[in-house]
Amino acid sequence: MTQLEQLRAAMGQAGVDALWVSDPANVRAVSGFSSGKDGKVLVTPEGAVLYTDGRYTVQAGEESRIEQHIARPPETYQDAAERVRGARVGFEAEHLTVAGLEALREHWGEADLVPTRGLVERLRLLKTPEEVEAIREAQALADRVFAGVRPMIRAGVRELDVALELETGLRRAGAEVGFNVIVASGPRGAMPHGVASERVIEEGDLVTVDFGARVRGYHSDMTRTVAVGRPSDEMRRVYGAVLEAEEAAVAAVKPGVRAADLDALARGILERHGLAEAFAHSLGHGVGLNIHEGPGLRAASEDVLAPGMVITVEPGAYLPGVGGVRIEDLVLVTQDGYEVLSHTPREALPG
Ligand SMILES: CSCC[C@H](N)C(=O)N1CCC[C@H]1C(=O)N[C@@H](C)C(=O)O
Repeated sequence: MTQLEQLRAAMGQAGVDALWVSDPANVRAVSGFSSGKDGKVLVTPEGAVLYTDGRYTVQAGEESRIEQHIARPPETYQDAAERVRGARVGFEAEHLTVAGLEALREHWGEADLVPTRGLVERLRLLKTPEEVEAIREAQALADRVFAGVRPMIRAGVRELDVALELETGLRRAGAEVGFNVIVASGPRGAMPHGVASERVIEEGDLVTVDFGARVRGYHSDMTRTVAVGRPSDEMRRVYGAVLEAEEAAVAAVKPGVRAADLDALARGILERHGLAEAFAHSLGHGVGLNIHEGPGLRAASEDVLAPGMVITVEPGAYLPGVGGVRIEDLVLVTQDGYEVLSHTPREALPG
């Protein structure tokens, strides 16, 4: 079944004849058009149309796998209205703005508008070989860039300068920067999303570096926590606990495992080390056109791992006022287990 056929099957199950796709990553997934934020897609039983404007005529012609209609609102809605007359049309309840819904109501008086959730996202859970290849390339490039930057993570260097080197390295290698680079040293390590600041790295710090590349729209994601000199005994203990949780969770990845159980496995290990409260986020997430997508590796998740999923495994422990540790690998779920796509060695703390 092609991806569009799978989407139509999902639309059928959701009770809609057509689907108005407005989320940028979903627009890209369905059409191939890389400026998803400047486009919308209408999927009908007969076809699928990408709507974008005159700035993208050439780009849409080159990239889109589906018919293109170059127009701006209100012409966009008027053209689509002809195609959805009398139909039950799904819209993406999690993504369409209130103004966007009002515009649909105004122009599609003869259609029945139905909220839907996750129809395209569910298809994106399983990556095609081409998608896996893009993610693999992005991670390989990130590994190479990290190896070049690793020696500069030392006392006297600003977090911002480490981030800048990583960003420049990614750009020079032909990738985009996947998200704001996290470089959180010393006490700043207690912030899971501590993007690089002007803080100067000090002797004895642990430094959490979390960054990713984007290649052909697909992300990589990896975190290493690096010791500068000899960290305190407390932080060395925390590092050991997080490493144990990460290695155990990666080793447990295989098809059929519930994402919630994987999260519980890592959380249980950290709990045994007295760090349950310190693990302030989920174990991981899917990675693809978005840095965060399904499956969610968290307690409330109903996702079950399946071959073709690309996930992160990233337990962490954060002690406010003291510091933090996170270790993250990017993992492909295979037919019989897993393949770790991130090849940067996990750090061994100095003795
Ligand atoms: C701003 S993108 C951050 C990428 C990073 N590797 C990441 O996903 N992190 C960093 C710490 C927590 C984790 C995260 O944000 N997890 C989300 C899915 C959550 O809600 O737990």
